[in-house]
Amino acid sequence: MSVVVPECCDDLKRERGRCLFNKEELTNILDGGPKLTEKRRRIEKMLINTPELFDDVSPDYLSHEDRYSNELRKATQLMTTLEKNGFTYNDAVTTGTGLWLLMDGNPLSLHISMFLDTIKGQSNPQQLQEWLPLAEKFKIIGTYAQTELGHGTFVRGLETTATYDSTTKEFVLHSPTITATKWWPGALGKTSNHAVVMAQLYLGGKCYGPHIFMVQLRDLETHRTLPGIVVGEIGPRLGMNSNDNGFLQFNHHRIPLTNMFMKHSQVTEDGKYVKPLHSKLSYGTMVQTRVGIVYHASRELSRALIIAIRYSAVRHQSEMVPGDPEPQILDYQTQQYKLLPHLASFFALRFSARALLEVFIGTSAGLGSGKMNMLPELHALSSGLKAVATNDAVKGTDICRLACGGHGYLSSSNLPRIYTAIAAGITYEGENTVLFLQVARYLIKSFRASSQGQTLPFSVSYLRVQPPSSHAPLMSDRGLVDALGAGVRWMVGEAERRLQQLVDSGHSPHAAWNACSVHLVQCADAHTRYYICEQFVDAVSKLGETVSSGVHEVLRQLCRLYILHRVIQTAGILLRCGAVDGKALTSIEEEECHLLATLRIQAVSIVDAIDIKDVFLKSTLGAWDGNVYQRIYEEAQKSPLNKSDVTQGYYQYLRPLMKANL
Ligand SMILES: CCCCCCC/C=C/C(=O)SCCNC(=O)CCNC(=O)[C@H](O)C(C)(C)COP(=O)(O)OP(=O)(O)OC[C@H]1O[C@@H](n2cnc3c(N)ncnc32)[C@H](O)[C@@H]1OP(=O)(O)O
Ligand SMILES: Cc1cc2nc3c(=O)[nH]c(=O)nc-3n(C[C@H](O)[C@H](O)[C@H](O)COP(=O)(O)OP(=O)(O)OC[C@H]3O[C@@H](n4cnc5c(N)ncnc54)[C@H](O)[C@@H]3O)c2cc1C
Repeated sequence: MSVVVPECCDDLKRERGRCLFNKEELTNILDGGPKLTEKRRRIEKMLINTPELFDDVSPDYLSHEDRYSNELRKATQLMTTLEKNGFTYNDAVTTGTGLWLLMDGNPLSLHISMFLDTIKGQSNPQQLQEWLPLAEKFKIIGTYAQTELGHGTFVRGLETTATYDSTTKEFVLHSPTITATKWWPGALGKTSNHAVVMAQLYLGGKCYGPHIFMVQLRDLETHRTLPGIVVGEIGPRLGMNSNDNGFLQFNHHRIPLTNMFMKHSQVTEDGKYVKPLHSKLSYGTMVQTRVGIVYHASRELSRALIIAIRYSAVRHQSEMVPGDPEPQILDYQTQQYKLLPHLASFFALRFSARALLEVFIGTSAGLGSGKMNMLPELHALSSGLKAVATNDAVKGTDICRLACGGHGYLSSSNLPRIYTAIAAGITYEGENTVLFLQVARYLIKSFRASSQGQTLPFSVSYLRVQPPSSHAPLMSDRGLVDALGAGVRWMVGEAERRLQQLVDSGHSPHAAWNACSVHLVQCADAHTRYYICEQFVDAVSKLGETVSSGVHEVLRQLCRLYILHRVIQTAGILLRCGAVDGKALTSIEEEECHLLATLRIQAVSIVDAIDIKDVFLKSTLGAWDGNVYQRIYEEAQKSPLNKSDVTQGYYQYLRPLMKANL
């Protein structure tokens, strides 16, 4: 059968011809500088030249077991390729490239992230010396085993016990109930031979709360499970099915005293407990992973945006003016409204991720010299940003799918896989509502501290009871961000008032908290978005001095769109607190529509500048050349159902049905 393939590339050629800025310069900004762009491209080139890293057959057509083995094959190949070429796996993670090749749940990802990070962040010098080289060289392979069947969020509620036996100088690990079964850890089922395990520490009959232990699970030669341990895979999930998320039970399993991570708290040979400087230092790996997730979410969103925006420039549908040629769907204002605010979000998240990383690095350096005072702020910022980034990436990716109509639902568009991968991020590493409530706790504490005349840390300083009045004109970027800040201050003040009122009327503080928790989550979300707006405005204004005017203009427009969109989303609050009036909102709405039309002109060039190659996009809809229909058609030919004209199912089921006398 011959297929007529419409030539689509002209659309993208025309779009690219309208570019008024230096794409390479924007790429460099997104990467964090020309050197990092160059490094990323070197890694990409090396990966592209390694054919074993690519799939001959879509994983969709593989069995559950083959999917896992295939991904493990690619994961191990990736690690050896990086090593041989003088790169680290961290290079592949920080540039995104590694994650995109192993797109459906890499069975080594927990090893190279949370397992290694725990060793680095929670070990004393002897432990570091013993475990780090083994883990870095993959002589031991591990995961992070915290969540149990009965408890994920409430870490203090974990049931796995680690009881010290001073006679043998060992801990006895035990899962006393079915709900104590470790459940979910990535790569736990079949890949890992070790795990860092969060368990309740018991000394002399007293519980000291959750602590982390290094536990060997499998024999290093035979890979068989060790006595006293039951381990397996938990079965199919919504997505990421090539990872072997697992379960784990202990039956009075013994490990040496030296296998408790002892950087922050210690147990002496005679069973004495030495307290850490801060009670939550053992949660450090989670904080670090949340910082990484903000980057990860922004990267996944960017892949979805490249696909949807290129496709929207190639796809023609309907008539805008009766009788005229069918327009590119990107010309519809509603399509621009679906996609461009999310494009602005991607930039906002990228700049905020960078700012958060700096806070993380600063706080970690402080911890090294015993300074704990920045920890609460880091916890609040990383929790809030992880929650907003994953919520927005999931929403944005789904909008991208919807914006591609029926073809967005095709697995070959890659949008479903991007969606399911990032959707997990709402739940893992702290469920988002729970993280927002942690942020809210920090906001209320800060607000109360300010009422008592205390100075507030930088990210919440705008909440002080007597803020300086804004001098920026309302309609400037700064003026609108100040208005958003005034909105958050009003919301937090209102939450505090309601909490106090409930307590004054006889409710316990905890009951009052629960009764206000919907509003408190909204405060946390609004606060985090205010922080993101601030970071975006600051980043663009700082770049203004160093970049060309074309690039600066594009960034300025994206930043403006992000702020206008946020003001419109928050209109109710801003009207209630008097930060804006109806007239201002009307002009903001009009400006947003105008800006959509302006940004539309260069939208394809902007996503081109994100610079993700086709082999990493893995999408029939988003490829550089825009040859969408040919690609969709060719992918469909690979379906096993198309191997024969008449399938077995016909003889087995359909024919008997047709022959039956019903
Ligand atoms: C590239 C990406 C790859 C990613 C792969 C990811 C794979 C997924 C892995 C996982 O999912 S691992 C499991 C992750 N699990 C969680 O994240 C659990 C979430 N729960 C928690 O973090 C905690 O239980 C909690 C919700 C924070 C509560 O903890 P806890 O019950 O111990 O707290 P409280 O006793 O109530 O005290 C609250 C008090 O403590 C402060 N705090 C809490 N956490 C931290 C922290 N990490 N750092 C600093 N401070 C912390 C909190 O602010 C409160 O302070 P005060 O208000 O009392 O001053
Ligand atoms: C794909 C994937 C990979 C994972 N990988 C790992 C891993 O490698 N290692 C690991 O240890 N774990 C892992 N997890 C587990 C993950 O960390 C937990 O699922 C997560 O922390 C949420 O806990 P939970 O499932 O117990 O949900 P729950 O805490 O039971 O949450 C259920 C609902 O209750 C609400 N809720 C809970 N507590 C509160 C509260 N205090 N206030 C208000 N609402 C509340 C939540 O908002 C949510 O709506 C993974 C999970 C997934 C989905």
